[in-house]
Amino acid sequence: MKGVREKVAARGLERRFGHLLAVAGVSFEVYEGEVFGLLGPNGAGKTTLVRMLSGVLTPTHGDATVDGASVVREPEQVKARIGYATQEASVYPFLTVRENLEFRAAMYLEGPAAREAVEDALARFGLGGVAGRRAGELSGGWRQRLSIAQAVVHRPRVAFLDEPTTGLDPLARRAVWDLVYAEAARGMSALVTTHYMDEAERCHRVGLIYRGRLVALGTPQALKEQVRARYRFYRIPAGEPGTWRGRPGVVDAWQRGGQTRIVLEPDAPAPPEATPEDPTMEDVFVLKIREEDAHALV
Ligand SMILES: Nc1ncnc2c1ncn2[C@@H]1O[C@H](COP(=O)(O)OP(=O)(O)OP(=O)(O)O)[C@@H](O)[C@H]1O
Repeated sequence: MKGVREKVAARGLERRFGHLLAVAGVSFEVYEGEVFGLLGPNGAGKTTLVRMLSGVLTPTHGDATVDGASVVREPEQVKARIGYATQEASVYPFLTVRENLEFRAAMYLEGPAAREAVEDALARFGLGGVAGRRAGELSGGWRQRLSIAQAVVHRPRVAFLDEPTTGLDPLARRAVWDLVYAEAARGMSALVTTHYMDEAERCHRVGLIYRGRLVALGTPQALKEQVRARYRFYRIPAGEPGTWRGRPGVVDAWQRGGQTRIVLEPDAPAPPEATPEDPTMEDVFVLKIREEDAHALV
């Protein structure tokens, strides 16, 4: 269950690369046992933010505490306390599953404690049956399972998982989420980056990052309520989205399975053939980004 203690507290985190402001003053918390989703389009700044929170990239401004340690003043402490599964494969293909886990456990633990951690991770992640297989022979889903097992083999209280399900089929993705929730149930806090809208729905809370700024933050339900308060959503049995776009009061229109989905301004009259619908996380994503772009043009 979600606790109340902050395990991650970012305060005005900023990172510049030359003239590029990759992360622009981001503040938020992740609580004990919480699964926090960081959502955003390509290049939004998710990985840069996670790298700062992991103590591997120094912020150009601001600070964050992660399991009590400051990423600016105590980055080594942060690295020792967290689990981090990067986007790049951190699994060694020529080592077996067990050897990969042993290698990672040895970075944090010694002797019997390391051996125990490896056995425990094999069991928790259902990897016992493939312990002797070379990691390079595993399917994508199993390799990702190993990658997460490695990241949390030392039982950190905070884990950063950067796009853990990219490229996996729906069943493998579901398995990864079950494992993340099993760790969270033991009290671990997880910050998970994703592009997938259905995955955002699985998180306790979601932060939407765009052009380096946190443009929305809340439970999936609360974010959907925010857009419901500002727009209206309809489905039209047939039709061509292009004929709706640009009409007065129409915010957006797109094709969906032979039907047209339209988003209207609150005071625009609904067409007679339209059926009201609930907003989705995709609506949140598209509309929040559209609002940001509109502000940027002003
Ligand atoms: N080391 C670096 N030097 C220069 N620019 C960088 C560096 N790392 C990231 N950037 C830039 O910072 C911006 C944010 O990149 P980042 O990788 O954090 O985005 P992202 O949201 O993780 O994207 P994706 O979803 O594609 O992984 C991009 O414009 C990227 O080109």
